[in-house]
Amino acid sequence: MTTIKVGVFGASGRVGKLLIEDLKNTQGMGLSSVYVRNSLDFAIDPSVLVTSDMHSFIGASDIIIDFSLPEACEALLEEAIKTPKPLVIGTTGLNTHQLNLLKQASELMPVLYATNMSLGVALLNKLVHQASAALEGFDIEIVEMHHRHKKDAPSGTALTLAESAANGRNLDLDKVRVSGRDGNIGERTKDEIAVMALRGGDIVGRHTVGFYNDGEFIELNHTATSRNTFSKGALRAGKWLSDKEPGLYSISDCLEL
Ligand SMILES: NC(=O)C1=CN([C@@H]2O[C@H](COP(=O)(O)OP(=O)(O)OC[C@H]3O[C@@H](n4cnc5c(N)ncnc54)[C@H](O)[C@@H]3O)[C@@H](O)[C@H]2O)C=CC1
Ligand SMILES: O=C(O)C1=N[C@H](C(=O)O)C[C@H](O)C1
Repeated sequence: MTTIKVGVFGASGRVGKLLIEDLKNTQGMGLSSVYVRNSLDFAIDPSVLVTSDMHSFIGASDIIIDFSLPEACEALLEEAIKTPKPLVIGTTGLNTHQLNLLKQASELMPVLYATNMSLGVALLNKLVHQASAALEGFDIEIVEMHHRHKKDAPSGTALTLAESAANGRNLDLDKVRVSGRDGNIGERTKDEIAVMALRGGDIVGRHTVGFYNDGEFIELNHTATSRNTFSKGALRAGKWLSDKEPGLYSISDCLEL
């Protein structure tokens, strides 16, 4: 069996470090290169290319997995457009330009973009879509909770869940999303979908989508209790993506949900 050579982008980060550890025990995949801006603060097998040259980093791998920051992901996408390779992108908080770049890249190489690599959240998105359509008239409110180090808000997952909820009602999320309430703002409007962010401690990730009506409410919740859920999910996605044609894929495609 051939081993898929994996390049890790964001290697010294919380998820990047786990990817490197998990790769040691993943059949059919091996770490081939890591991109660093300065130097790595941990030991790594000497066979792995550790480089600050993006071109060499991409060239040394069969697939690239990215968990970094939006501006770093942008630089990766720009380079990958010159040297196409299958890309698994987990970075959240991408702006419109960066999302367009991602779409452009997916015309040249297979790209799997997922704001959450867990099986549970992939299913949750399906359930939210279904509930949103079925529970006509229920108010939709989303709350996400993450660790104190998280930089983007609301989380990418919460925004994807909000998209699923809006799509279930044929609403344009940009027109109905509310991201905070303060002061004398008046009563809640019928279609608004609120997405609220809480930050504290070491919470790995918790998302609750509530559907509230007079006399009853339903709350759908997913809680990640280990960050390995994301690293292992990204490796599963990478293995699946490695032989695909160029295109933009979702985690649901990979999980056949
Ligand atoms: N899709 C998913 O399932 C998940 C996505 N995430 C997202 O992944 C991203 C990373 O999360 P964490 O590992 O917690 O963050 P982190 O802050 O621990 O790691 C970020 C990494 O990016 C690197 N980096 C920063 N700026 C860079 C630049 N200009 N060039 C190259 N590398 C650069 C840092 O050196 C570090 O290795 C975030 O956007 C987060 O929201 C996190 C967990 C799960
Ligand atoms: O930054 C994190 O930690 C996480 N980010 C992702 C997001 O923004 O949705 C996924 C997960 O919730 C953890």
